[in-house]
Amino acid sequence: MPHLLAADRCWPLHDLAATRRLEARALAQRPDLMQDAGLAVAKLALALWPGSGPVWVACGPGNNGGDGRVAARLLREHGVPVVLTPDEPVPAERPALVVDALLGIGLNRAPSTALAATMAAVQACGAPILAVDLPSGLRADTGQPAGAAAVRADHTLTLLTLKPGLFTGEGRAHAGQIWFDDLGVAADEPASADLLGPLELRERRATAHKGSHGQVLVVGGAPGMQGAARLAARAALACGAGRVYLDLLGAPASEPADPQRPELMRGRLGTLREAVGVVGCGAGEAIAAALPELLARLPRLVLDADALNAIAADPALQALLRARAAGTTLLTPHPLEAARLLGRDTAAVQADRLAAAAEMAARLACTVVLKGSGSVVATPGQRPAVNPSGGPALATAGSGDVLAGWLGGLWAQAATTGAHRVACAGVFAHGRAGKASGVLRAADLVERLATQA
Ligand SMILES: NC(=O)C1=CN([C@@H]2O[C@H](COP(=O)(O)OP(=O)(O)OC[C@H]3O[C@@H](n4cnc5c(N)ncnc54)[C@H](OP(=O)(O)O)[C@@H]3O)[C@@H](O)[C@H]2O)[C@@H](O)CC1
Ligand SMILES: Nc1ncnc2c1ncn2[C@@H]1O[C@H](COP(=O)(O)OP(=O)(O)O)[C@@H](O)[C@H]1O
Repeated sequence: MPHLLAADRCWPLHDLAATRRLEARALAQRPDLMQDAGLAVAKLALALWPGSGPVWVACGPGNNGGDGRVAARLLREHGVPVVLTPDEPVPAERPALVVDALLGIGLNRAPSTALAATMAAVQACGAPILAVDLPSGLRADTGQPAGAAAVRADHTLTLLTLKPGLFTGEGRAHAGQIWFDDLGVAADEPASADLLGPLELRERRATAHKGSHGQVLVVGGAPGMQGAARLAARAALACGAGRVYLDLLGAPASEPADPQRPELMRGRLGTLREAVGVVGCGAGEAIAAALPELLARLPRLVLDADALNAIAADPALQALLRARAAGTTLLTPHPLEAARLLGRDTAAVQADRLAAAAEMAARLACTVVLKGSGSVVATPGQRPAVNPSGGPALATAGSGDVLAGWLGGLWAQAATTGAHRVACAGVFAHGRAGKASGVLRAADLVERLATQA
């Protein structure tokens, strides 16, 4: 029976190539696999059917359509009225439910005019949409539409494997609630990526003191942008770092670190050689001059915002970055910052977020969190991860500063942990705290992180 994908654990993701290998092996042993796929679709459709009104099963030319046809037959056997296209005319009245079985993993080009027209009719009919395997028109590996549009489903029942494209790029906006049925086939293929779940790196022993929990130095907050650095510092503090210091660029020594957070201290690199650096939040252009020393001296670094822009613009800084020890540097670009780092435009980054993150990680020899819906964590030599937590409540100024600070705070308390694991733990917790209706102001996000921790 299909089940709703649980968010309390990690899941393996399999790309198209791995899914095809798995499917071929499974079919060799179970040639009637499509009967089970169709049965899974029919069971979920029956559960979603309101009890009256026709179910429109929109079938395509391949096996995705085959799943739909099996489901349609089984639904009819259960007494559910079904309209099956293209064999029958598209229903004139609003159906009770639509099963989108037009295109699945066999999508290999922009939808033809005829299929695009059916996809548009499915979208326009006003009924809840259950997509089979993938919303039609969405690429399984990237989560991007292959043509002008992909179906926006309310539910997706994905079969055999979980595909990366359901969880990043446009995928989360198109898939709706994700259900999974492995059809009883063991996933004997290495995962292409991990779908993240909760991961706790912190431990507070009874004998702990503040020195046990590390130090964070936030460098940023040029005049007019001090809020960004303060949000990062507050997040590091909320995460449990033992001491958090702020180097507010260009501010007089008399300026308090944060008038609303007396726990925060002013500090500078000179005396804080063991701190985790969180560098770049609201830093402006001044950060470029400070970066060589920070890159050379601080043992662990989270680089965000203006630090990333400075690095993108300066090959000498890129060389310093590459020279750092493996596992000690974490970059948190949003898609525009990533585009600058890669020397291409944002659309090219978004077209394949997993590939873009991997390329940045390889070029700069560090861990990269490519932010946005379905953040991607990439590190040379490690399996990438995709984050399913969070949502549009985070699409507001300052939430990225909070992430950078939280990552720094986490790393301060897990000094021997590599950047990849810290990033995985941090982005999941940040997204989980950021799941809300409406908009979550960044300062409130810090408080939610503190209470969920
Ligand atoms: N095998 C099994 O037992 C199982 C299969 N399963 C199910 O099978 C699905 C995969 O089936 P699939 O490989 O047949 O691919 P599918 O998504 O139906 O599309 C291929 C067809 O679409 C066409 N086409 C492609 N792009 C197009 C475009 N842009 N515009 C127009 N046409 C386009 C393409 O045409 P062609 O390129 O050949 O001209 C071909 O006819 C998978 O997602 C899952 O639902 C699972 O349930 C497990 C059990
Ligand atoms: N729609 C969304 N779904 C999930 N996460 C989101 C969404 N929009 C934004 N986020 C997250 O919010 C944060 C925004 O970071 P960023 O763009 O750097 O903001 P800022 O620079 O204003 O702090 C990132 O962690 C990003 O992944």
